[in-house]
Amino acid sequence: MNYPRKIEIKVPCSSSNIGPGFDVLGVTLELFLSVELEIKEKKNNKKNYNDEVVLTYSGEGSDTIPLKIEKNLITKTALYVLACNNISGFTSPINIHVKNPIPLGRGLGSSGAAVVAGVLLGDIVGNLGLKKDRMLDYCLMIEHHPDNVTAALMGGFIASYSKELVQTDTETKVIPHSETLDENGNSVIKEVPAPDVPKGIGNYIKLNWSKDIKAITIIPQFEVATATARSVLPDKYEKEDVVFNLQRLAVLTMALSHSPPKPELIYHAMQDKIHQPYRKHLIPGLTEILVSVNPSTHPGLLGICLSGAGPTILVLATHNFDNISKTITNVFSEKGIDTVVKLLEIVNEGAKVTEIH
Ligand SMILES: Nc1ncnc2c1ncn2[C@@H]1O[C@H](COP(=O)(O)OP(=O)(O)OP(=O)(O)O)[C@@H](O)[C@H]1O
Ligand SMILES: N[C@@H](CCO)C(=O)O
Repeated sequence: MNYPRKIEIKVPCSSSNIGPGFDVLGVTLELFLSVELEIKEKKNNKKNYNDEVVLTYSGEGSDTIPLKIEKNLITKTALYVLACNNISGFTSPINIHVKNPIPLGRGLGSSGAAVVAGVLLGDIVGNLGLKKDRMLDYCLMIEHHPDNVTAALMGGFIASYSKELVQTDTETKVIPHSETLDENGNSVIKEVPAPDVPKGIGNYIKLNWSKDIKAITIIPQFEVATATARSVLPDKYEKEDVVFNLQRLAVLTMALSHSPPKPELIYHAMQDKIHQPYRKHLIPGLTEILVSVNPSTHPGLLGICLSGAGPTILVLATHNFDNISKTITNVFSEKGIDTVVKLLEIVNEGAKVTEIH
């Protein structure tokens, strides 16, 4: 083996839910978290090399993301994966540079991408040879809803469910949990006890996505922590609302594969009664935005919804991108909210590791 070993981990961002598919659907978009590794040769036989890990970071969140390896979501996840495999920490000196273009807390799967990158990092450092299906189990111990992590790991348009965990599954080893609120309502990464990682937690199926359908993301310049956006959801739902979503979800999964896509079918199939109505007060303008564009007012538009837990708006469209975006950015702007618009292609490949020679 030649040292230093240079490796890049690349993980796509993702938009989840796609309207009615709350915690079920995810799609990967062409914005990639990159983690560059420079693994150096071991000089002596230390128990671990955690004191010789140099973590640097650039891009979104560079002023807030912690650089201590026990606190940073990527390295902390890697340490968890290593611990689960009875490895006490980093196995050699390493420089880790994170380049992150995925905005944090916006509904574009930044935490899912970070968790996936952390699991891949743990796998590389521990030389564990984990298969992607097994990696998904580790991801789901940390991020309990499968939609973002499954998309980020496997790529493309994907539906997933996770096996229900029993209490003993979460009882002995220390795991980082990506969605916890502190007493001030801030999102924190909190350690909760957990045991060996059960097998087969993550289950998924890749779905077809019509090549005609593009994603416009309208990204407001404020954050909504997923933990906050989940805390406003009810514990129980009315039967009519559940049926409403199930009907649309089943139709949507097939409707998005058709070429040419049928705007009226998709538009109505992207309506939701399970999460968006409860999140409206967290996102000023959401109610107006969801009714401000439709296939009749804006030809080319197929459907509109909250991306993940928000506040980003996801529009699926075939053309007329500027006109659709302008209507939505105007509503935000009337509320004093700046936005960034990105027209993103769907990517079919998930997280990838490349050895750089
Ligand atoms: N590249 C990263 N490195 C370290 N921590 C990260 C990184 N990306 C995200 N995080 C952590 O995840 C938090 C954001 O996660 P959160 O689940 O609230 O939103 P999101 O994942 O961007 O949106 P959504 O889950 O709705 O798609 C950040 O505040 C930070 O703590
Ligand atoms: N399905 C999740 C996605 C956010 O990570 C939610 O809407 O809360």
